[in-house]
Amino acid sequence: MEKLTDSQIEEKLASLEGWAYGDGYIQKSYQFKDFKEAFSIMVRIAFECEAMNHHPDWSNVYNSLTIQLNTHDANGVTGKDFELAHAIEDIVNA
Ligand SMILES: C[C@H](O)[C@H](O)[C@H]1CNC2=NC(N)=NC(=O)C2=N1
Repeated sequence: MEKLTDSQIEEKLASLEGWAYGDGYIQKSYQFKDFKEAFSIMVRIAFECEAMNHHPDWSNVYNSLTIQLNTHDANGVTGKDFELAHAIEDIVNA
């Protein structure tokens, strides 16, 4: 998939609440009630990533989850990262 330009990225970010662009990734941090809630969301996200064959750089500390998305093959952010970001939002907000 084609690497998006900075202005294409900014345009697409308009429909993703709390997501920002930096360091070559689109990224967002989430806070949950506790570790159990964070990790159960991570499991749901992981299944979606497998289904899409697209995977996040992420880190979890207790109840917090930071997710960074880019496309290794394209060496930048692509439409696939936005597709996954929207899927993550749907899971978190379900
Ligand atoms: C071989 C396999 O298709 C690739 O490594 C996939 C898997 N998951 C991926 N995830 C992400 N974020 N970027 C990729 O380029 C990518 N490629």
